[in-house]
Amino acid sequence: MVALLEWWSGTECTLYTDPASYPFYGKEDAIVVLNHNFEIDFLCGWTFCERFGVLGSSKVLAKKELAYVPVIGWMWYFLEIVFCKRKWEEDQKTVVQSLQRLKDYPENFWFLLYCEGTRFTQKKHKISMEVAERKGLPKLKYHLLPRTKGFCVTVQHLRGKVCVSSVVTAVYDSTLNFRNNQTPTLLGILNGKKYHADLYVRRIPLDSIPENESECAIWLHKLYQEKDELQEKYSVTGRFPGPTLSPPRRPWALLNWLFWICLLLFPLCLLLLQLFHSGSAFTICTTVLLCFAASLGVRWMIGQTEINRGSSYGNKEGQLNNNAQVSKVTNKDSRTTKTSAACTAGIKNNHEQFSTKQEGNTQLDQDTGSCSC
Ligand SMILES: CC/C=C\C/C=C\C/C=C\C/C=C\C/C=C\C/C=C\CCC(=O)SCCNC(=O)CCNC(=O)[C@H](O)C(C)(C)COP(=O)(O)OP(=O)(O)OC[C@H]1O[C@@H](n2cnc3c(N)ncnc32)[C@H](O)[C@@H]1OP(=O)(O)O
Ligand SMILES: CCCCCCCCCCCCCCCCCC(=O)OC[C@@H](O)COP(=O)(O)O
Repeated sequence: MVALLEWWSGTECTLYTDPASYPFYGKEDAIVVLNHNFEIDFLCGWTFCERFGVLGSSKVLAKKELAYVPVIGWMWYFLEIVFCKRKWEEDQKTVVQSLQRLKDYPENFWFLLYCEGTRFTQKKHKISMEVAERKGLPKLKYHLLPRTKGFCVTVQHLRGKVCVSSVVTAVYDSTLNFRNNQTPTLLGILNGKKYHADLYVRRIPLDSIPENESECAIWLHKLYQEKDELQEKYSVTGRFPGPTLSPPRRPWALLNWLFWICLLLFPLCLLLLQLFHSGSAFTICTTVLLCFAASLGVRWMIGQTEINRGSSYGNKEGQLNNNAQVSKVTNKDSRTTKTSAACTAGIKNNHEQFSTKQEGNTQLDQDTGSCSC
């Protein structure tokens, strides 16, 4: 996939980053936070992993559905990718277990978190900004409201411990964009279309991120507000601030690709030729059918990357009603108050009435939909 992006389509990837941070890339364990707007953002992520020598140890908190994608999903399963159902009550245990396993990982790894949890669409953005408004958070223009649980638990569990081999030392706040408002697709890449990606990376030492969960959540919301400002600058100027330091593409992905082509495709073509020369109508029909099924399968896999075939996560008005918790987070004069109210289905418009200064004081009546504090 990386060879397709770099060598087949010739897509260029420019990195904007602080020169002082550059020597750390690929030499330490890190959590990567990335915006989720593009169909091939994961592919650009892999390209940077390849260039910094951590492709094999690039991890991600991925939606469970991807584990079932033939070949790629199975490969991810064996690469210890962390899967989630995007329902915190069900995910908490498995995510924590997977993070604990990552601590023993013998090589430098990058753990990618798309904190928005799903790809940006206008509808998801609108709903997510309704949530932001209800929580008293500033609206974002280019991002969905980040989901904080995954980030906070990752920061907590991958934080430095003396007895383990892997210690995450930094968060890489990364923002990806494509030049000239390009909307790249995997089909475009397969058709050899060239894109130009710009990636801005800011290295934030993990020590500077609060350990406490609610403070960490506030920190993440603030980060996304800053990311939004950065996107605004990019949309005006067409570039990110600061110097560019692009690592060059390396030949390994291409060599790997050529090796597998020679090993697999050449004998496969010979086999197909033999089958067609066999003269048996049954054999030929079966072969054609198999090829057709395989191409449908590949098309289905490509479909997994397409935003308009994306999930309905964050898309449902009803999800707002069903959310057990609505929190109002305000940060004034360095004093922080977290106001939380438990709400049931059907009382979505009344959230504001059920705020209480003390978390956990809210009683919830599932049958009547009423709250008492
Ligand atoms: C030098 C170079 C540097 C960098 C190079 C860049 C990158 C390279 C790095 C690595 C590459 C590696 C791999 C790439 C390869 C492949 C990747 C491909 C695909 C995988 C991607 C995915 O699958 S993304 C989807 C799955 N992942 C995630 O969702 C992660 C983020 N989510 C979380 O962390 C979540 O917290 C969770 C999933 C763990 C749990 O979610 P849940 O929703 O159950 O809980 P939350 O509490 O977090 O959310 C509920 C709260 O959210 C509020 N909210 C906000 N918006 C909405 C909304 N629209 N509707 C309803 N509710 C919403 C809600 O109010 C809740 O608020 P509370 O206050 O009550 O908490
Ligand atoms: C030479 C011939 C080459 C043939 C190449 C065939 C390529 C087939 C490639 C299939 C790649 C499948 C990888 C899927 C990765 C998708 C990652 C992704 O972006 O997931 C989306 C989630 O984050 C959020 O999902 P939504 O909630 O937005 O929904």
